[in-house]
Amino acid sequence: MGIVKDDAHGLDKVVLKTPQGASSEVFLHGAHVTSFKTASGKDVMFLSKESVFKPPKAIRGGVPVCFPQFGQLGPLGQHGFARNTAFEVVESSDSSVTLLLKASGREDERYPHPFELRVSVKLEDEALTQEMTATNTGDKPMDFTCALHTYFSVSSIEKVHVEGLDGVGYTDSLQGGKPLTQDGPVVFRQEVDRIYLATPDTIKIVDEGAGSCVEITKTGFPDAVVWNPWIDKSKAMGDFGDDEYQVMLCIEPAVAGSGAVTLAPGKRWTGTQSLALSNL
Ligand SMILES: O=P(O)(O)OC[C@H]1O[C@@H](O)[C@H](O)[C@@H](O)[C@@H]1O
Repeated sequence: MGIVKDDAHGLDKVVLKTPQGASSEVFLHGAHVTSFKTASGKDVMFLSKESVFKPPKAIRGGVPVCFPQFGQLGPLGQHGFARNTAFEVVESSDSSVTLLLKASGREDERYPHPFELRVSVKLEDEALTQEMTATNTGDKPMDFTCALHTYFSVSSIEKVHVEGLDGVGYTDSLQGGKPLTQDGPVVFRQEVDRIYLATPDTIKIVDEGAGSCVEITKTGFPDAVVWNPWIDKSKAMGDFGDDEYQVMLCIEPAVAGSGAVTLAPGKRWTGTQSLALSNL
């Protein structure tokens, strides 16, 4: 199944490649994508230099899979337990992999639901697609919220803006969930932690400093979280460099502020995100 041990951390991962030279790494711990390098040589994802690769702690950067809870929107620990759990590889090729978490319902007494969570990753020369499918394998309805908590690498946070959210309502997590409406592009001059509700399915990160643009296309996820920890929160996070807020940005397709998904027994839910890089 193409599983190798990571030299630096000793954890299992799968390395994806395309014939033209794009590459991506996916750790079995959390079904966690930690890098996406395009064939044209650009590193799209941010991975903290301070990340701790010690399960069950989540990796800091790349794409943590938040499931079955986003943030604090429920009784579980922050962002649910999928990102802290080992997945198994069920299918792989040179440029794609599918990982599976079979939960018995005994992982956490606060979430007594058996489920299967499948995460697949497909690499192309200038694009990466992730699909997340949750199936309720129990006999009771199951509620969940979730996100593909994607950390993007940026040249310099003040040279970046986010397009596609103008006029969209959001709740500001830094003001106790106060409802507000976005006016113009999103820019970063201070800490930002917002849940944009029922957003368009295409959002763009325009990086004037790098002369590039990442287009995020999502399906199934109604919401999008936008986060940059800025100075104080960066210092407070033990697995994040004090200055790293300057070179990262999270845009997270999510089921969050618009309400949980309720899955009847035997039913399935799917969400996807595709990241495509282009020059400005
Ligand atoms: O430190 P964690 O658990 O990985 O969370 C990081 C951030 O994740 C974001 O999704 C949240 O909106 C933030 O509030 C949070 O700080």
